[in-house]
Amino acid sequence: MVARVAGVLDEKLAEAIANSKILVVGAGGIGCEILKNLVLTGFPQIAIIDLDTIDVSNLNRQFLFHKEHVGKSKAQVAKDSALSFNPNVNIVAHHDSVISNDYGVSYFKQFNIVMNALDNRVARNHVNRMCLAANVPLIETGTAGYAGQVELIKKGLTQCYECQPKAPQKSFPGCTIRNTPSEPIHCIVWAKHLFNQLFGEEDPDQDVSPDTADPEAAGDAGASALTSEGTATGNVERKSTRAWASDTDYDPEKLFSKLFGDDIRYLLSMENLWKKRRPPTPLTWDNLPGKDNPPTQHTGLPDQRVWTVHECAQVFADSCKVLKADLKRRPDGDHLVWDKDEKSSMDFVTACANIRAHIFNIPLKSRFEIKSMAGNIIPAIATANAIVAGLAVLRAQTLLKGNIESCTSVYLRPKVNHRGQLFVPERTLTPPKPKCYVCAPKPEVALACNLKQLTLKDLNNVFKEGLNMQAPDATVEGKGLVVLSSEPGETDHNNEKTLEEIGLNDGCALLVDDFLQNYEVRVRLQQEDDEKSWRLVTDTDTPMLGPQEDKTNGSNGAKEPKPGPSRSKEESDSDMEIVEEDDGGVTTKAPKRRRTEKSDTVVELC
Ligand SMILES: Nc1ncnc2c1ncn2[C@@H]1O[C@H](COP(=O)(O)OP(=O)(O)OP(=O)(O)O)[C@@H](O)[C@H]1O
Ligand SMILES: [Zn+2]
Repeated sequence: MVARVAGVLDEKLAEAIANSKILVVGAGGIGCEILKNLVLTGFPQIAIIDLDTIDVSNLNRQFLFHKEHVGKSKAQVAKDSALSFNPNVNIVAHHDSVISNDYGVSYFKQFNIVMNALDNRVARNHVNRMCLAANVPLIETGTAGYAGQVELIKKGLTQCYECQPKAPQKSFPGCTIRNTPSEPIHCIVWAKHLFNQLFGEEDPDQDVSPDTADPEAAGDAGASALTSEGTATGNVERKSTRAWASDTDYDPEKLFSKLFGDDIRYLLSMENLWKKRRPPTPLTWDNLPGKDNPPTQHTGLPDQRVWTVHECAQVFADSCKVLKADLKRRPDGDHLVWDKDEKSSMDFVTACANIRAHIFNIPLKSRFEIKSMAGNIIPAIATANAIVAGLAVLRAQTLLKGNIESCTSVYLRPKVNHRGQLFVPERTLTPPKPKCYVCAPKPEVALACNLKQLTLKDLNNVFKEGLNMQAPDATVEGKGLVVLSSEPGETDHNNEKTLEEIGLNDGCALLVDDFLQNYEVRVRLQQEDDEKSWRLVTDTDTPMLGPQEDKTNGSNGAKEPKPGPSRSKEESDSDMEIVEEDDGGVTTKAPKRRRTEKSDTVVELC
């Protein structure tokens, strides 16, 4: 097959391919397809990096993997399978994260082209910066359901991955999640947070107990609860949920009574909350709806049947038992990581979300539906991945032929448009945004914050969450004074001090750099007395980046105001914002287009 393709390609291209070296980042849905295409086209030198192992759920579309490979390294198995198509290719497989010191600028420089087949912004941002630093062209790919896109990123010639603000992540106020859920997704987010509080990485921003600071409850927060049964038993005290659960040895009945009985009674005592809302109904373990009635007949798949509340409680008890045992098997201080494909984790979230939904009079959902919402899944479509991977490799060939100007972005549409097009190419390359805080010649950004309140620890978060840095170092411009060091321990003693206390004031500029990413940005401090958190302002016409509060699923996506029409992950991509021209090409006016991106659900603090 390879020989035949070699005969088809013109000589110049065949020679360029023969001398090329390609890096593929990600060996998932698109990565497997790209690797297969490269190997069959005769690309002789390929490196592939993927940090993950093969899951059963990958097998339906990641066709380089089979049942016997489950649990094995994606990169390694992808290499072995691809070699079976063409043993003459030199493939180097790395079972590793691309965000590692091992893959620095000099590593990237050895490649003619880097091809991204990733599923999260953190890694995409990182590879974007590495390719800019190494001045290597990057072909960025993505699909969302039936839609997809392929885009060339080349320093100085095109926009970079971070030139355009991303679609905002769907966010909910923390008090909605903790006190007044009104949609299934609120209960699902709460259940995922509960999982982390009990078994995962504890995060104070993921508190699941009633939020007494809810501004809506102002004044009456829990006043009458002080005399309630819950407080009498000590169950609603401000004690870590994990510590309390551990004291009860994760007794499901006690956990249930606190979470779905005492805490709900406490919420009821915040009377202001229920003046215009239907109040929740606390549950008791021994008297659960559905106990005496068998589940209704259901003809679909088991996962598509909605469980009764009684069944949910049983699943809650069973999954708690398994998760507790899993946690206990780990070394002290270690924790579980929520995974939609792990049975007990998914059972736990389904059961808890539905029990809470019942309490708040919200429709219950099937395990299947909750999995889709909790995992933020837009179904991955094998054919969309295959098409995008095919387009990506065609773009790689165009690049190797030296026709970089022809490497415009291509969009795969979910449906043919009125001109009968399924693939819509841009007419020209999209130039870099002059004030991009990543690819501008001298990147600069303003940090609006209250210097009297923002601590050094917060500043570190600003750089990591807002500027997508991995290991930031900051010095005061003109003074060279080190304010923040990525070296463990070096500036930790100042962590709790405010920026004002460490001598930073309005108008001061910091030079912030990330050695790993070869990236430096000048950050101007801007005092704002009313600012409770922080905002990064990139330039006058660019939206501001603010803090994010949830970092699940590896997506970092700083929370951004809507640049234009934006949709949540749950919404369809079928109306991608592409301005089509009469000649069949497209132009996109920043920031009209949305990248196909897996995003996460974010919870905002009240
Ligand atoms: N930092 C990283 N370094 C290397 N590989 C990464 C990194 N982040 C993500 N990946 C890989 O990128 C691939 C993306 O593929 P894909 O979108 O098909 O996701 P998946 O995890 O295989 O499937 P799904 O999320 O739909 O279950 C995954 O194999 C994932 O392991
Ligand atoms: Zn840029």
